[in-house]
Amino acid sequence: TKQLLTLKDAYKDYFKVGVAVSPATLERDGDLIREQFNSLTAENVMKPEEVQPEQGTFTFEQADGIVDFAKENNMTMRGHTLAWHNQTPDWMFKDGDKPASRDVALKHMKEHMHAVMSHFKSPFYAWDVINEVVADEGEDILRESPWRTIIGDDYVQKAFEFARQANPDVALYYNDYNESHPEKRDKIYTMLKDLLDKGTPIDGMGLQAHWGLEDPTLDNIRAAIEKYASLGLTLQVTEMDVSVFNFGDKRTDLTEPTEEMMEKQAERYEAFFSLFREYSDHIDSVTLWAASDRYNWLDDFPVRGRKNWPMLFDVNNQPKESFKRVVSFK
Ligand SMILES: Oc1ccccc1CN[C@@H]1C=C[C@@H](O)[C@H](O)[C@H]1O
Repeated sequence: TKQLLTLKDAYKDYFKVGVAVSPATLERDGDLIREQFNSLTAENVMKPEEVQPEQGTFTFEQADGIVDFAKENNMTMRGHTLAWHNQTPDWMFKDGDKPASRDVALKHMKEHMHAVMSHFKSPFYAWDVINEVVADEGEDILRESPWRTIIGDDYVQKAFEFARQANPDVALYYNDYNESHPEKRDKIYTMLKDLLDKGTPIDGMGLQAHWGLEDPTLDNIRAAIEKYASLGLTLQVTEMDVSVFNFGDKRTDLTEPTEEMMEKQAERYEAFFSLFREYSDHIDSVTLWAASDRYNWLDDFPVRGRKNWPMLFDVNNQPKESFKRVVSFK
């Protein structure tokens, strides 16, 4: 059979192809990861609670292992994530045992960013400065979060200013999910435009791309890419997976995906990467949120313990039809 190109080779003229990893998946799936990808993201171990669980206590060891793997295999890294309302330790919102004031919360955010960004320099090309600040529902653009409540609505602008001060040489990204749904897309756009009009140092928009077999439509993805790119931002697809279950489908009866699911998924991946190639002037990297179906976060979300099969390689790290469609293009 015709030898299939690897992801990184097939896309070397278009964009970097990355994968989210943990120390465990590097241990287990390292061969597949070094063969197929040229960019890494730490799925969890660079999140605020993982790197500074207590104020002044920095636990970088697990993340350093991922950075070492990247350096040993000539790979680049995107950092995830400097600020977020999830997986963030409570002390950041406190002043001792009292609630933090605006200034104390800003100090905690700034010090965290400076500590993390001075520890992780090479081979980072981008950082998610802040994750998921836009509300999914309601009139407000910003979701409720401790950062917003304590600091106020300018906390997003402050986050990017702190990050730029900490490292002027890395691309600063805003990252969000449901980014292609028109309503949320327009809120994200409005927020980014407002920040850019105020001179906020933002370089890129991260489309998490937690997509499915039906949603979002290709038209909505195209519209989102065009809308974000129209701000002069570079785009990255940051957390891509294609769930075999629609978001509201909580079925738990399957022990393996149906053939119909796998064919539909292959069609979707083929169409998504065709669109990415079309917009490759605007897209700097495409990162998959796991290496293979052996493990991915959707095995526990939105239904805990329910197996999913969202990736390009199967539970035995073998290429799926989805992979073949992605690397076989003219
Ligand atoms: O798709 C969603 C739906 C609701 C809330 C969050 C998300 C996505 N949230 C992402 C997913 C997994 C985490 O590991 C990432 O850090 C996070 O950015």
